[in-house]
Amino acid sequence: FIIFDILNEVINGVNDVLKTAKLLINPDVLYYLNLINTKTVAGTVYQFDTNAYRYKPTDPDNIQDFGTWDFIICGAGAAGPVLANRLSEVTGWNVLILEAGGLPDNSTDMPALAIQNMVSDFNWGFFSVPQTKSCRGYQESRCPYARGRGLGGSTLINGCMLSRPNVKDLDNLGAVAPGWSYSDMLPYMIKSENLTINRDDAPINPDYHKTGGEFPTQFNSNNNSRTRGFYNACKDLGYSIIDYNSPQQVGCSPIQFNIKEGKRWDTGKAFILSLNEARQNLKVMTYSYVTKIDIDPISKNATGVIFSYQNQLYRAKANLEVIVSSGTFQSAQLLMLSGVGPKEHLQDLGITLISDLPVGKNLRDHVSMTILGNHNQTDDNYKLHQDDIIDYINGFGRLTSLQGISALTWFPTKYQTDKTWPDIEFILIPFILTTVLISNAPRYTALSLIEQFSGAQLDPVFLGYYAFTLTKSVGTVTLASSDPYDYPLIDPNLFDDPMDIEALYEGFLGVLALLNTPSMKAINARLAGLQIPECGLYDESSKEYWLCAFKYLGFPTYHPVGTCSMGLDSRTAVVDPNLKVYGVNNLRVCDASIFPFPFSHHPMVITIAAAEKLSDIIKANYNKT
Ligand SMILES: Cc1cc2nc3c(=O)[nH]c(=O)nc-3n(C[C@H](O)[C@H](O)[C@H](O)COP(=O)(O)OP(=O)(O)OC[C@H]3O[C@@H](n4cnc5c(N)ncnc54)[C@H](O)[C@@H]3O)c2cc1C
Repeated sequence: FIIFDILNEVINGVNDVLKTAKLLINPDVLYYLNLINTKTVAGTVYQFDTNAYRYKPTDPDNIQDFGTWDFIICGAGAAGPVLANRLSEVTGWNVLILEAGGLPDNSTDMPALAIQNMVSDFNWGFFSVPQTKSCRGYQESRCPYARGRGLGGSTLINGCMLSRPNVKDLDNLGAVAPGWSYSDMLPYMIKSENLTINRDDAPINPDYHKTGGEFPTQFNSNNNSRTRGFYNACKDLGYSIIDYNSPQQVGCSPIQFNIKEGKRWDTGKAFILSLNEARQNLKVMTYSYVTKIDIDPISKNATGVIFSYQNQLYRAKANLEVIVSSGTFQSAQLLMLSGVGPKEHLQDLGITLISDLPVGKNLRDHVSMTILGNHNQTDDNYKLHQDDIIDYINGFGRLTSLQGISALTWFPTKYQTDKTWPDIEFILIPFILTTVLISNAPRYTALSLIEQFSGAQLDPVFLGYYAFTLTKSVGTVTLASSDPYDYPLIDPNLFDDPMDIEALYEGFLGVLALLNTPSMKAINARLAGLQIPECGLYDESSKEYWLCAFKYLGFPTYHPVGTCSMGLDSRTAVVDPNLKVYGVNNLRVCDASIFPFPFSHHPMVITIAAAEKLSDIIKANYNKT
């Protein structure tokens, strides 16, 4: 019935559009209609990989020479392309970047297709090991863990939401890793920015933005009865409309996105594909899966990497350094496969130990929950219209954001003593374009959201997504085996710290307060029943019901950090504040895995900033500018 529903949904919408499109015979409109249709239908039948066997070499004993490079970067996500760009500014250096996935395309460009691309080869398709305290409403109690694959990494499928950590987040980081405080990192968070103010009411503090960089900032352009109601509801509750990318972060705002003229501007495109002049000293290899870092067991020097390209193994040698930027799960995996990790775990798997470090031991993430609401406005609904495509071609409208996400609020729970440091984020999703696919992608069980999302199409609906960010629960990433083509084992261990679920409930109360304001009441906004049979024991309005609901439908926010933490003590940290791996020479890690704890905001900007900072550190090390 899922396929039937999704086809119906697409066909209903597409039929409306086709009628007029035929008249117009606008090839661009027809192209995008076909693209949306094809990707949506493909998403309903897509089977996630359960391993990386697609990269297995035909002959594992045949390793060909891939030359010598000054720097080898493993992975092109949020961090890798920035490093590739900045290091190859030095004309005397040869830089090789290896990425397991392919190039961005017209589908990744369209922010609204992120859900479709999450059920495609652009997602590695990780799922956690079965959980008991969370994710029980997902098949086999495995949390979905989307991770982007391709030049741009997770920035190819993410929500494009630009948000910088709070002053407090980074000052705490600076306390454990000197040089990483807010004032140290602010210039790096701004360095690549190119701000366009595309709304008259855009809240912008000009002291914290700039123009002219590689990475765009634009505001969401959607406006409908729900977003207007939402801003008014914020005012009802006394919140200001703020520029949350300045130090003032409690309040509401239209969302700031890394989109340019309505299109996603992923890091692959921004920092590599958009280079004005081809850099002869930068070699970009896609579909290239790194299986091991070569580390001499005596000298402990990283000397290069082995990677698989088109089922053939290659060895690339590094003159100066190897930088691992494969993301929070796979950087940890690659280090462990190469002998860098917890001694006992590596010994159990027969991997020769190079450096005994707590790799993978500190997996951290935000926790999220989705609510469904009803209202009485009919100015926007879940169907795709011809106007949507035309708006998209013109650079604005509903297809320029994931599920139409438009507006958000950040606020502190009662557990935050510093009231300028929010720990809850609520995002308004004012309409739903892919009702069934959104529940298919993370593999909810049939008993939970699939039926309810399908049923909800009958009424005007909106979604609310909220997250508790300053979590304390600690999970792990370990190896399933010493085979580089097996996926790592991911255990987010959400809600292990009981305060995390209590704080998520406080967030829920804050969301209810918004819904109960006169402005939201004016559009008859209300929580739609969220029936979870397994929680039927409790009254739906009780706290017990919601704590049970969180255990079923709460999920990790796809903001994992911490598996290769930065710090001053190698008993608890994997890299030092210059991102050098303890106990190994010429090896650094640079991606979201280095942050030892979750920040109150999203991780993409600070990961890009980390790569900017490391590029400067490396240039200074070698006296280059
Ligand atoms: C669905 C989703 C929504 C999100 N929404 C937002 C948002 O709106 N705002 C925000 O700030 N953050 C968001 N994030 C998080 C953000 O995208 C990530 O934190 C950020 O991209 C992390 O960057 P990274 O460099 O650590 O890893 P990634 O961006 O994940 O990149 C790692 C790269 O390494 C490659 N790789 C992995 N292993 C190998 C190997 N062995 N060999 C070669 N290549 C390899 C991968 O294919 C990938 O391209 C979201 C993430 C997801 C998945």
